[in-house]
Amino acid sequence: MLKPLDWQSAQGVLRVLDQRQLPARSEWLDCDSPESVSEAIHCMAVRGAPAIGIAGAWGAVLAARAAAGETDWRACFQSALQNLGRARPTAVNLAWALGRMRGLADTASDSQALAEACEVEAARIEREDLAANQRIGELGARLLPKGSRVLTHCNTGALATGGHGTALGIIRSAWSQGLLAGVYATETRPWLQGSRLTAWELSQEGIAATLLVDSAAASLMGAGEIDAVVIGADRITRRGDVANKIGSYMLAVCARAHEIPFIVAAPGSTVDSALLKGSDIPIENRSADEIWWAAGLDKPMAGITTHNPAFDITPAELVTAIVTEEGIASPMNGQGMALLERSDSGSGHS
Ligand SMILES: CSC[C@@H](O)[C@@H](O)C(=O)COP(=O)(O)O
Repeated sequence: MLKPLDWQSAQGVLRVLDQRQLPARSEWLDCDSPESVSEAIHCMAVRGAPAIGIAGAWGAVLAARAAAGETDWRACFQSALQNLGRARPTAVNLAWALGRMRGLADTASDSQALAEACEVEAARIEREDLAANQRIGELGARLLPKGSRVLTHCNTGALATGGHGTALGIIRSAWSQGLLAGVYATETRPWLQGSRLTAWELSQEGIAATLLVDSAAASLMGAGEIDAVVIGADRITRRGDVANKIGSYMLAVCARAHEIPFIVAAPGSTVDSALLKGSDIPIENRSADEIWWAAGLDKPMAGITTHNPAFDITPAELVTAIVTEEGIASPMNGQGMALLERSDSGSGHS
């Protein structure tokens, strides 16, 4: 199974499949400190909300090991976790995973016990995410009638998670059940998660798909070629506002204009119940270079400023359904979550 992360306990190394190099090259980075894990998240060698959370958890194991022998090992550990938490701001999965690791320092008797507890917890987080994704895939496939043509955005597959994927997990599950007549992947400007990563994952699995530039989505919908949009999320608020890859909001507006269901898939770790409104979600702004590279320039053109937010907010009013491992919910136009279908085999949490 394709995995973005590979923990090597004996060596004390988190191996990270460098997604900046895909699909041209499969190169692994060896991260042997919390700082190097933080950098791998920041530079997007590992990306995708659940994978960022899992990487953060392994980074915490390295932090616990590094704190061993320090008189104030608890403070060293907490400070390393704080740094890790700053690597990328939008996906709540990072803070969520670090929160689980942070709590272990309260009960650990010494730094050795902390490191051992962290390793068990990080493995659990990774395992739970895979189980959640498989459940999301099964549940979400139920929303797609036979013959559906689905459009997805960014990369939400095995590369972005503990395995299988969220939105792409639904597509995988629906494909294996013979439900899909078409899979469309957007290129996903400016970082090309769609053409570099999603197309690659689909191609590896023999799932027939069509790649399009982001701006071709509206006309494809207008031509009646799309039956559902299925995307992932970096953070979902209590009312169902969704932060996801830039361009998701545009797709949601287009989907509404064409009366196409807009389905969001994410594990429970992506739900931020502390927040009500999407406008409170911090949106990461990325380097201007990411846009100018495509124009063949290595620095911004004189006199031109750039706007390069990595994510946008789709208001709950445009979201038809949210699929988590717990079930399928409707944000009911932002009036509150209604559970449409409860997961019948539990959350997958161990
Ligand atoms: C299962 S991944 C869900 C989201 O994290 C995904 O849709 C997305 O927006 C990823 O953005 P990225 O900037 O590539 O980390």
